[in-house]
Amino acid sequence: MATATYITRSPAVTLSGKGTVSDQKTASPFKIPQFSMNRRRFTALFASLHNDNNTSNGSNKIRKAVGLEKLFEDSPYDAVSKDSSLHPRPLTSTPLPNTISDGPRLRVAYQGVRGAYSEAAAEKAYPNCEPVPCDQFDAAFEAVEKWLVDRAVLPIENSLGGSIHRNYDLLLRHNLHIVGEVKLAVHHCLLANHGVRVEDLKRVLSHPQALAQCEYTLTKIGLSREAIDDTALAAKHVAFEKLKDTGAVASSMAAKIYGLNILAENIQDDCDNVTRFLMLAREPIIPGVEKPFKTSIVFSLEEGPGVLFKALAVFALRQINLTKIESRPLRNQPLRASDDSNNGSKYFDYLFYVDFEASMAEERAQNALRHLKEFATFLRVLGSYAVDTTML
Ligand SMILES: O=C(O)C(=O)C[C@]1(C(=O)O)C=C[C@@H](O)C=C1
Repeated sequence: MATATYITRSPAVTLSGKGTVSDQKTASPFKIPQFSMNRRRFTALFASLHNDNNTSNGSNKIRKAVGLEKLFEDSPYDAVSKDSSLHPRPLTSTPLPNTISDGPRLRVAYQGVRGAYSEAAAEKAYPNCEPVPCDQFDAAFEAVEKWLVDRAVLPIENSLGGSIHRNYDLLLRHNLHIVGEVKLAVHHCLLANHGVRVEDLKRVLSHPQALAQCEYTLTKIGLSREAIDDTALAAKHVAFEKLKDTGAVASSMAAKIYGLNILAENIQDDCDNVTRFLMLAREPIIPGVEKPFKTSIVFSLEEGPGVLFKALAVFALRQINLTKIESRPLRNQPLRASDDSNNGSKYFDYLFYVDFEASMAEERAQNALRHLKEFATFLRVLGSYAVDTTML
């Protein structure tokens, strides 16, 4: 368990004083079934797809002329970036060690206090790690970027409540890579101080996602809801303030940690309540094909009829299954004027986040992204990582 560590967004970051650690290095060149590519080529390919907001019409024409089959030859596609020392250094796709050789345990940032579901997700993702609580999602991203921790594990979507939009936005704002996913079954409990009955409660505190996941049950009991940063913090607040008219929606672990009574178990609106978390690191992993992999990307498109259809077709044409699509406002350019200047209308401008079931080590995935790059105005690969199959 973490010590009294709590990372905040304020400049005064408080840490337990552990040193930084380095990631596992891999031998180069490496081989994976189906094709081989040395580290330089992989790095160039990944880097060129990792953050390309430079797609001009001129270079698109060159790309079309060159053809997709020249993927691994020197071509305008990867020539731009292959010798830059700024490229991310890929890690291995084999499971990462949970301790750094002879050193401290892997330090994993999560949002919340002890007993939050995110802490459980961090422990599931990296067994035997040292979970490091952060007050906000941004603080967890920053902690990884500043080498204060080794990884972050953050929620991205829930089967009942939907997407955690804040983390979609932060994925783009920060430069971390998705290196894995972990799914956690979330069983909410109604907690209160000892001696307090359900009838005594007037309101309930919890994380907005948790409140949304228990919407039906809480309405039935007739409790007013109040949002708080995380479920465990709600439990802590109820316990520390010795509240008699207020309960918390949180885990049984939070009840144990903060000495609360469990008034009701499994109060979520559906017994299949699963939250998917992303594992984030400073460097990407080298994608493999030895197990099911998934790739997450974000892109933007020109405005026009059928453009999104065309973008999604690059996957359909290659039999690549999409598992998620999410659109978010393009914040630095939220509105776009119509091409027809007489018309005077403006469109909302969007970013599209797509998860697809293929590894970046597969040629069909590389080709799909080459194809998409021809007409996307921006494209970034957020990560290619092993699918969490533990809940299938
Ligand atoms: O509040 C917590 O305990 C969290 O870990 C956050 C969070 C979320 O953001 O979705 C994680 C899992 C549950 O879906 C509810 C809340």
